[in-house]
Amino acid sequence: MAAPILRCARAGRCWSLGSRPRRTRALFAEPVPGRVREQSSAALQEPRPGAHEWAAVVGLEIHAQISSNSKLFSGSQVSFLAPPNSSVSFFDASLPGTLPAGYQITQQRLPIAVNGCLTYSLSVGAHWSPSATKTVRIKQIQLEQDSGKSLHDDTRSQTLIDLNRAGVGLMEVVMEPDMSCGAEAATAVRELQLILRALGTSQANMAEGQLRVDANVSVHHPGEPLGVRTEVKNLNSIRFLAKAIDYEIQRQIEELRNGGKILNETRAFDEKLGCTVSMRDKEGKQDYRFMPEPNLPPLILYDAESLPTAADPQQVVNIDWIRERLPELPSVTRGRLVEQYGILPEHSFALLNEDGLLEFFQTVMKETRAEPKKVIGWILSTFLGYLKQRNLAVSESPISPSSLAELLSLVDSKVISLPAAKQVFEELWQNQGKTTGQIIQEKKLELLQNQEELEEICQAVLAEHPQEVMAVKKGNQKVVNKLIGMVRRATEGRADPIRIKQILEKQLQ
Ligand SMILES: Nc1ncnc2c1ncn2[C@@H]1O[C@H](COP(=O)(O)OP(=O)(O)OP(=O)(O)O)[C@@H](O)[C@H]1O
Ligand SMILES: [Mg+2]
Ligand SMILES: [Mg+2]
Repeated sequence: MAAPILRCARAGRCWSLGSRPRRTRALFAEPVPGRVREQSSAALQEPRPGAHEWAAVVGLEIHAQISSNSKLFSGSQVSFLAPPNSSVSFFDASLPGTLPAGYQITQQRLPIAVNGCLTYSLSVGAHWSPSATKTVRIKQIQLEQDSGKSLHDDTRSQTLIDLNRAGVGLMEVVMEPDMSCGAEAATAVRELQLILRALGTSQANMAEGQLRVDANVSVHHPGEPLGVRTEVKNLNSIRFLAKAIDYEIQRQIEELRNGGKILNETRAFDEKLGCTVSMRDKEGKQDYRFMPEPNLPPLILYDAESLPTAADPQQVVNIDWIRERLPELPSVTRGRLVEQYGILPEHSFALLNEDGLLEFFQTVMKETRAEPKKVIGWILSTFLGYLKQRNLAVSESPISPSSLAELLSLVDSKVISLPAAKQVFEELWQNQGKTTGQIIQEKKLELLQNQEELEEICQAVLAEHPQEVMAVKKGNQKVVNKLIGMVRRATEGRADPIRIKQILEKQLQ
């Protein structure tokens, strides 16, 4: 499988100042254009009378920055935090002599991989179900160079160019138009992000521009050809991706209902207003004048059968060799979690969906005596709830996995009660530096262990409440709970309710 890399000449598309309309908000220069035949949809512009139903179609193009210390064809460093234009070699800037190159190198015509698919699972409400597993086809994955970035300074009417990213290696993942709403696209991108991270091929951090998504959206009446698509460029958060798509679907439906037309245009998502805005139209076929790059040798991928006998293993790409060494992918990790810990499938999704949560859970599991089901409950409701409420990442948690593990062990061995554990958790969160042991001691949270002492307290409560005792003896079992409550109050919540119940039942016989 030979994949010579092509050069894409981009007439009139270099980063000349002011080449972009002023209202453009996207900071990224445009990626290399590909070709997909648009279906003619003149008929779709006027909805049939009585046709009220609409179907939405979403196809994504995803640009993931390849994990590498250097650019694709130069030794310049790749660093997100580097000051503007500090990671640019003469080659990246196409110096000496001229303006930036005006073309990007891409495998657009002979991509590194074709005809793949990605499986992802949607949760239905709060629950996961196997029927909500969907597949999106991947048309191709091509390697290409990233381009520079222009920053518009509206106050000074200036556009500044930063070439740090020019020449950084990207993989463009082109998906077929198989999705139908923002939630599906968001889940698919999240799954891809997890896969890229597991493979180590991209850090895929959207906030740092290592994963950017272009969302192609169209609407049509079911049973009719697909509608004209618009393309919302450079979405850099999963939440905005879902919002932009759902907004765009509604906008298109309204436009068509009002007798309007959908233009084949590029749009940007305005994060503050929560809507998409037009950037430029793509109407009319552009001739990108693709041409082979004569300076680049073909990239040849082999499998065990095609590998020439004399090949130097260091010099060739052997797919079978790579396949055998693939790390555990997210779907396999989830299956393993369900099997190993007996947790629900939706819990395994929740663990992987929050960065760092799986590692946190696994550390707690290693260090605690508590059962996995108890641990997962604490992690997904209490722990995650605290983080979300305070908008914190797992890595910013003031409670370490070891302290949580210790706390849950104490509940498990009935040293403290569940409500007391919640109190300790709150204290640990607020007063960093205090240990679980200190908090339990200071607040006198340890459960009363002494059987005789507990029996005496229960006896005293029964003696003080003859009416309740009579009621129970007449068969009113509900009153037992009332008595348990009384004993708990008498012990300031330091008695295990199950143990109280056992003692009371014995004494009431
Ligand atoms: N009718 C449609 N509705 C929604 N999405 C569509 C439709 N037709 C095609 N698409 C999606 O549009 C995308 C086309 O991507 P591709 O890279 O092939 O071309 P491009 O958008 O013209 O080029 P560029 O790379 O410059 O953005 C694919 O993700 C495809 O699934
Ligand atoms: Mg594309
Ligand atoms: Mg596109």
